Amino acid sequence: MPAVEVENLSKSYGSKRALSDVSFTVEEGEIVGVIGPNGAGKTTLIRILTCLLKPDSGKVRVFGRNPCEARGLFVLLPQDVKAHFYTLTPRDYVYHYLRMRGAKRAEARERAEKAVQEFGIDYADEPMSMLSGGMVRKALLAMVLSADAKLYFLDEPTVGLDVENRLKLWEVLREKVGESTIVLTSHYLNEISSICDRVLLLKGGRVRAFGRPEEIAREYLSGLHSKVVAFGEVSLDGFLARKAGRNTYIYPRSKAEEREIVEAIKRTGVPFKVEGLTIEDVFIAGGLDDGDR
Ligand SMILES: Nc1ncnc2c1ncn2[C@@H]1O[C@H](COP(=O)(O)OP(=O)(O)OP(=O)(O)O)[C@@H](O)[C@H]1O
Repeated sequence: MPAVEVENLSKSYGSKRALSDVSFTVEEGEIVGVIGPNGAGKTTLIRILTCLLKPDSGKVRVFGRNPCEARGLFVLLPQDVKAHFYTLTPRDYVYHYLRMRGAKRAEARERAEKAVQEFGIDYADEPMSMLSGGMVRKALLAMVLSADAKLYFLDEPTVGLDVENRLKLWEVLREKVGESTIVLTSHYLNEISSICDRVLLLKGGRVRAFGRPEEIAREYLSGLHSKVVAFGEVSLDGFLARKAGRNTYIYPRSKAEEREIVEAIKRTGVPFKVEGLTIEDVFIAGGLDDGDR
């Protein structure tokens, strides 16, 4: 039985369409990443899957049940989770969370210790009020992931985490997967694709692609050869180019085009480098920005 089944799911807020005809399944034991730009519908989807929001139409099943009936089987890290009890410490948070979930005192103490160790929380006994936003976020993640649930929904788990802690989180998630199923949302497209078995690309409330990251990249970027990143403004006629802050990304369609682009940029004196394509380029160059797929 799939862990999550979604068929033709739609949801609007008043006249605003947040999700349109979304369908996908998550098999038990896999990590699925829901990715997409701001306003794509990621949080709306997670809220529906976790019984916080009712869909307008469509079928949603979590382990074969309505999400509200499956509440005991999953845990959620919401996007806007906060630590409200400022005098409690990270260790207290994990401990009381486990106690609320039915663990006995000794077991909760032991698992809380394991959770703080696993995440390298060396501030486990300091009150939450003394911690930075990222430190609190990491403590709450450790709390949620200590649950030993069959299914985890993590909405933007990496928000506020520095690169080292993001990598730590990916490591912890990869260890959990197999016995647990994980559905997470993130803006870090490249990182998410490196840990997820499959990704769901959402844009404007619609599924633009669903599958293994490398297959999606191959399908959507099949006409492109590589990416030339110019560290400055460069305008070259006849090539697929996108501005990215101060940089310009130029997408050659062949090795010959790449050589042509490199020669042209050398003449401008702007520094540059040639890179391989990543799933991020699906959004930047692969036709998902035009809203017509
Ligand atoms: N409570 C609400 N009332 C009205 N519109 C809403 C509400 N919540 C979300 N929306 C709209 O629904 C769409 C999808 O929002 P959602 O929060 O699901 O996107 P998201 O992909 O999670 O975005 P982000 O990456 O910015 O968190 C957006 O256009 C948003 O403006």
